[in-house]
Amino acid sequence: MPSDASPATVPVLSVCGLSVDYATARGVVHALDDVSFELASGETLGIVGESGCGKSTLARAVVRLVDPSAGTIRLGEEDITHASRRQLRAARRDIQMVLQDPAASLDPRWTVGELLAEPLAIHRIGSRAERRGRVADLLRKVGLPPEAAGRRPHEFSGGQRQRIGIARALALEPKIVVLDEPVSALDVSVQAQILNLLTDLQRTLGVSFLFIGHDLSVVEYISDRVAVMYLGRIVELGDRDSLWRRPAHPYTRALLDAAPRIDGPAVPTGPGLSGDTPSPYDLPTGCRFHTRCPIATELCRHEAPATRELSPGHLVACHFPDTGAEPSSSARFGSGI
Ligand SMILES: Nc1ncnc2c1ncn2[C@@H]1O[C@H](COP(=O)(O)OP(=O)(O)OP(=O)(O)O)[C@@H](O)[C@H]1O
Repeated sequence: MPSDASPATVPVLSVCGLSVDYATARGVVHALDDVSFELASGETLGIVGESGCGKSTLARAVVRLVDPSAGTIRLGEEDITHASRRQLRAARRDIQMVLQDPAASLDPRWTVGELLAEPLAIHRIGSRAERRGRVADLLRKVGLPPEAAGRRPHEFSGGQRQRIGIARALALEPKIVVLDEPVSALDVSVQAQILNLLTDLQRTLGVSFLFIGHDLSVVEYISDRVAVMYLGRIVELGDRDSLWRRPAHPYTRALLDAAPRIDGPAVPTGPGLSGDTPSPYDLPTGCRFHTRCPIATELCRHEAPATRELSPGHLVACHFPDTGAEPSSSARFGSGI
């Protein structure tokens, strides 16, 4: 029987106390502050929050495109927080990223076949002929015909380009794919196709996803667990169903209240969020949400709440978490945040 320390129980990604600062002409932006979570093999962790809360910074930090100012990032048991370029190149086999429009950042003179074969060539995988076979296989996996290999990304629609981006991310058979708003630029019907493709790929390949999104209905659909971020911090983290049924943090509740329900009225069901997000250059003292929180007290204005576990796996950073909300089984569908 495997012990607790067996490889099967080691998360594929462990982020502990991660902080990222940006030095700008106006001052320092603390874009991420003491963020911790784990990602298990084959699961999807969704990350939600308003614009500017640090979602993309988190995505870029875990693939080490930005340097953390504190904390640790582990891929399995390997600490990559301060990995050298060479070590990072090896780590790229395990962790890959998909952007909103990956093709936009790729050389338009390259064919799709060349773009998909490139990661294999960099990592010296297979002969030329074998790589051609791998490219055809990748295209098939993402639902594109083999002829797509000879065309260039701009010849494809947005949804097809996203399929190409996903195929490129999967070329090295990574354990983790970080998806940064992968369907935000697509029409709703195309979004559904891409989300279904991702869930199918996860089922067949066992890959883990860190899924960044701002549309709650999309994140709800794809995620096993969800982390809610506010101004650089995770304020609530838990399994998707309990979070949607019984949000404990007033910010999570406000986000969910602001999103219309699939089976309910077409308008938002609750008061949602009032007030503007504070400036990242001048963060509120105490709990960062207190300036917009309907239940804030003096304590919240002065003391940052510690993160505590309300029930197994359900974490919240609030002095007064709601533990008594009535459960509701209705799904929500909506405009997002
Ligand atoms: N390169 C940078 N230099 C300076 N500040 C930055 C940089 N990138 C992001 N920021 C700031 O860091 C904070 C977090 O930004 P980030 O893009 O990670 O948030 P986000 O939640 O992904 O937002 P969005 O949904 O709008 O992309 C914001 O205040 C942003 O202005």
